[in-house]
Amino acid sequence: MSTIISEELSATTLLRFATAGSVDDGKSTLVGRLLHDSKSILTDQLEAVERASAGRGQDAPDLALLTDGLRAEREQGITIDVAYRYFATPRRRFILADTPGHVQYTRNMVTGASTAELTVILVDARNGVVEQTRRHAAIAALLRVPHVVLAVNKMDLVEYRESVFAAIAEEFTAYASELGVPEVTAIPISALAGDNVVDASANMDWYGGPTFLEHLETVPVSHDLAHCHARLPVQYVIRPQTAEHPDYRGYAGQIAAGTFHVGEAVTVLPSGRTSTISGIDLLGVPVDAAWTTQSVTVLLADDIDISRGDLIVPTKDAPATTQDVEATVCHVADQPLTVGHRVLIKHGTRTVKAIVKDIPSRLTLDDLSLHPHPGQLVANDIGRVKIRTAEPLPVDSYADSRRTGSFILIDPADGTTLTAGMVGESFASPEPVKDEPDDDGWDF
Ligand SMILES: Nc1nc2c(ncn2[C@@H]2O[C@H](COP(=O)(O)OP(=O)(O)OP(=O)(O)O)[C@@H](O)[C@H]2O)c(=O)[nH]1
Repeated sequence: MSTIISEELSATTLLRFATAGSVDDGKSTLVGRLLHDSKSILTDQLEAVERASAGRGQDAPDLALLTDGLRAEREQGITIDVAYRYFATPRRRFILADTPGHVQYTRNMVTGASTAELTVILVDARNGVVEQTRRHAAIAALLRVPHVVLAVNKMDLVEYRESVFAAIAEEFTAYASELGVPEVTAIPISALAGDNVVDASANMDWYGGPTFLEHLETVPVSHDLAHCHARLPVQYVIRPQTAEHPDYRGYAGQIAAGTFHVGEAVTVLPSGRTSTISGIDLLGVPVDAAWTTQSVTVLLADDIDISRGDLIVPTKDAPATTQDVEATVCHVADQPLTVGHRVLIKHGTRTVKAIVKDIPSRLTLDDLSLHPHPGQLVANDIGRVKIRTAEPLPVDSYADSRRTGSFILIDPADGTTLTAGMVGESFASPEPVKDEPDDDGWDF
């Protein structure tokens, strides 16, 4: 099988998507309906739901119960509250990041959508586009989620009228395109009745588009593969030193972006040393090429010094390294982020000390206005930050590569995640200025 064909196949087998909606728009019902009608739930789960529904005197199974486990977790007050569900149809495998809809959960949507190829934004057909919908659209735009689905739910409560759907779809699409959302697919559904979720609705013959599941199964997800430069963050250096392979030295990790080929000239960052890929092992089998999300061991022609946390990149597409990172962040921790805050920045497999140098602005999602120099960011705030790192980092801009253009800030005291960041602009400094560090190692 040629590399191109197998890349396409691998790209179509898995879709990561996230859901967002206001309280009671019907997210749980939609997910339950999707799992039920696509026969993706286990029989014993369904029987449990049927028993529970019958126990409450309901005739039909209450599909929202299928996702009730998530609510229990939510009530325990877990900080970042995103539940991942895995399911599959014959055409595709899915990972769904299910995030709750309340205002205070912006951070959860950011967490869930940051790795998603597609975000489903639900609205109640009776209410149309509301403040929460606009926030969710803004977050999808910020995170550069390639595909947005507007699911106009509860169409049964507006007599399945086309005019209601068309007005909501038009208003949302106009707003989303102002934000720079590249693609919106609006689908009229009734999660409760099952219209257009898996099966086409007889109640809305005016709608000629795909059902919700058809869209999920067919939307192209090759975005990352096609557009990103190759990046391999090194997780382990493998040196078995057996009699059989005395010189074996491999660099193992999960490819974060793009494709690597045997014979390709590569650079190791931050050292800048160069070599050529002499072999790639995938699950112990030598291959000619490997791509995003595959866990591989790469062999190099030269014996150069590489350790965990280094980044292997094609020499022709090497990112600049910098100690000054400017980024858009979503603050997730309950303790605020302030100017002067000492943090750890985790980028790929590398973690280094850093200091928050400035917080130039905070973004208000409701009207997308910027507030200059807010002084601090509190939980769920989105803002711009300037960070100085103790060592040069090879960062991509998030616009070029969602994976290698993102990072998290960690509290050095207790290891909690403070902030999720997307590199907006990085200012390359080829000769990083490094003052002599103070004894405590926080002066850089
Ligand atoms: N008539 C009608 N009711 C619906 C539909 N979808 C959901 N509902 C009802 O709307 C209510 C809320 O649905 P949920 O699925 O629990 O909503 P949710 O968005 O998951 O709510 P949270 O988990 O609180 O965020 C329930 O009473 C559902 O039965 C629909 O398509 N039509």
